[in-house]
Formats: sequence, C-alpha cells, structure tokens
Amino acid sequence: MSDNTIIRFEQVTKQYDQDPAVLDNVSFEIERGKFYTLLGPSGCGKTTILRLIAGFTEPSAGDIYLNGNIVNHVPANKRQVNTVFQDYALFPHLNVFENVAFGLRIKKLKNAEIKTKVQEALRFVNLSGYEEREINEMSGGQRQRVAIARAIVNEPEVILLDEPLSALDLKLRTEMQYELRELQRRLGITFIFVTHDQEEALAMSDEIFVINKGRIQQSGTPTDIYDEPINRFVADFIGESNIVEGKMIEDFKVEFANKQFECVDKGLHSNEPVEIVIRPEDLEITRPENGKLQVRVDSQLFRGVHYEICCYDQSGNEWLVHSTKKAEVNSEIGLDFEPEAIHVMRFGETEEEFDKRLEAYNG
Ligand SMILES: Nc1ncnc2c1ncn2[C@@H]1O[C@H](COP(=O)(O)OP(=O)(O)OP(=O)(O)O)[C@@H](O)[C@H]1O
Repeated sequence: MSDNTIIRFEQVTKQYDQDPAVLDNVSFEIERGKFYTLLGPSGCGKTTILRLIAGFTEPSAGDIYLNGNIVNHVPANKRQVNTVFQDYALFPHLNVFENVAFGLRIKKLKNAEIKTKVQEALRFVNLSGYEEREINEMSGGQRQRVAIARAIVNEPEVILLDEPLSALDLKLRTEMQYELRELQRRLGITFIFVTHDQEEALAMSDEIFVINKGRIQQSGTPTDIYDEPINRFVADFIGESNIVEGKMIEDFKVEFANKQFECVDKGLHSNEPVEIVIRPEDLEITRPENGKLQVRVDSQLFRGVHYEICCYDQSGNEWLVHSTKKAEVNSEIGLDFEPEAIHVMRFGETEEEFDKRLEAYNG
C-alpha cells in the first residue's frame, strides 16, 4: 500500500440475506487527490461500493481501510466522506444557504464560521449571490452545484458521487462534466464517481474501474481501458467494438476471417481459440486489392463527424467502420488496419483463469 492510498478494499464481499453476493471478493486501492469512476451496467454493484465506503452498509466479509485503518463498523458520520446523491437530496423548504449550512449547524459551529465556510463553498461552485434563493427556483445544474457545495463545505477527504448527472439533459450534462472535473482539480479532493455511461467515464476520470456482476473486470486510465480491454465484456462495454472469433497461430500471428494477420500479442498457445477486437475507427477504407480484408458494404449512416459503415466479410463476420470517407452500399471495399489495432483475447476463459490473468495484468 502506498502512502498516497486513502481507501483500500481487501477481499470485500457483500451479500444481502441468502441472495448471491452483490460484491464478490473485491480488492482495490484508491489514491488521494484523483478522480475515480466506477463504471458498469445497472445492478453490477457500483452503488454498493459507494455505500460501503460511505459507511451506510457493512461488508459481509473482507476489510475496508480508510487512511490505513479498518473502518468496517465505523458509522457514516465518523468518516471523512461525503456523498452527493443522484436526486441531490436537497431540502426543498430551506434556501441555498441553509442547505449548504445544514451539516455545519448539526456540528454546532458558530454562526460566523458557518457563514464564512458556506460562502467559500458557494464561491467554489460559482453560486455566490444565490444564498437566499429557494431550491425550487434553481435549475437542474444549479441544484447539482448546491449539492456539491453541501458536500465540500464539510471539507471531506473523499466525495462520493452517485450518478449525479443522470437527471440533466445532454448539453447541461456535458457542461457539468467539465465543471466537476475542474472542481476536483481545484479542490484536490478524491472524487469517486458512479456512472453507467462509458463516454462520461472516459471523459472525466484519472482511473476507471469497470465492474460487472459484482467483480472488477479491469482498472486503469481511460486510455489503458479503451486501448487494451482485458476481456470481451470490457471491449463491448467501453466504446464500440468489432468482436470476431479466431485462433492464435504463433506469437505475433493470428487467424480470423480465414486469413492470417500480423499482431502484437504473444504468450498464447498455438491453435488456441481467441476473440479479436478491432475498434471501428481503427479500420481504414481502401480499394479491395489494398485491404487486408475484403468486405461488402451493407449499410451506411451519416453521424456528423463520421460515417458509420456496416460491412460483412466472406466468412459472414460483421465489421463496423467509422470513417470520414463515404462508401457505396453493396460495393466491395478493402479494410486496412495496423497490427496494433488487433486486440487478441482468450476465448471462453473460466473465472479462475481470468482472475489469474487479471492479477498478472495489475502487477
Ligand atoms: N438493501 C438491499 N437488499 C437486497 N439487495 C440489494 C440491496 N441493495 C442492493 N441490492 C442488490 O444488489 C445489486 C447491486 O446493486 P447496486 O445498487 O450496487 O447496483 P448499481 O451498479 O449501482 O446499479 P444501478 O446502476 O442500477 O444503480 C442489485 O442486484 C440490487 O438489487
């Protein structure tokens, strides 16, 4: 554990009643001052991780460390952690100032101190001058900022954000993504942000934990995870992917679509069945004779920044291509790609095999 570690989960399992475990033997470390995102589909256990960190629930097995101390049974109000909830949980009958001041009043701080702290928090979220406003006179984005001010006014070491942008429309959501990221940098506090939106996770995070069925599938920087997805789930969940079946021929050589290709992967067995992932933007349209793969164009959609072209090769594999070039529907084209664009993954791996590989991957 490095000195910079603020939260550590050691083999944490969470089970409700007799149900299957919601979190299954989860271990990770969170460093001070970074922006983390927990990303995964609905029901995968993201909120449960936040609740365990906040102290709203206790682990069934394993240990949770905060600043090096086990906090499994430490109540929420004794942890230096604040949560911003999805619906903000603001008090509609109190004005902006009193909403932000709420926790400080419970702590029985003096009025003058409360005033200074609330004003500073409101300044941080660009809401100076809104002190007297009622909550129902604030827009969605402004309410969001009040909720954040209410969290930061307590000067926590960690702020937990549970899908805080999900109620906002797309434009405001994008604006708030920038704002939140910027705010985290200025404050230097650890943010742990929950979302099921992969674009949001890629745009905002220093580190992403991709979660599925109560297990962390992969953790890393947005580029690590986008460029080197560790398994099919991650490849499919993060960005769009072409995933086809193939087999390894030898180190640096793989076969799919009845052809052999140079790749950058090694260490798999000869003839081992594999899955190949190639991102749509890594495929380049060429003349058929210049392409590594020959495909027929099935359909094409204009997406503003690129065309989304759907093609099939002769083995029946579907290939999605993102290209600024247009293609003729029903025409034959070539697809070119670099060896680095081919990501080779083991096929039909058991959970134990995956765990071993994950351990090796995480060093
Ligand atoms: N108090 C509870 N009692 C029983 N089961 C629960 C309880 N809280 C959560 N669960 C179950 O635990 C699983 C994980 O829930 P969790 O809220 O952590 O998922 P999530 O990834 O945050 O999902 P979402 O994105 O939909 O909020 C779900 O199957 C949920 O039904």
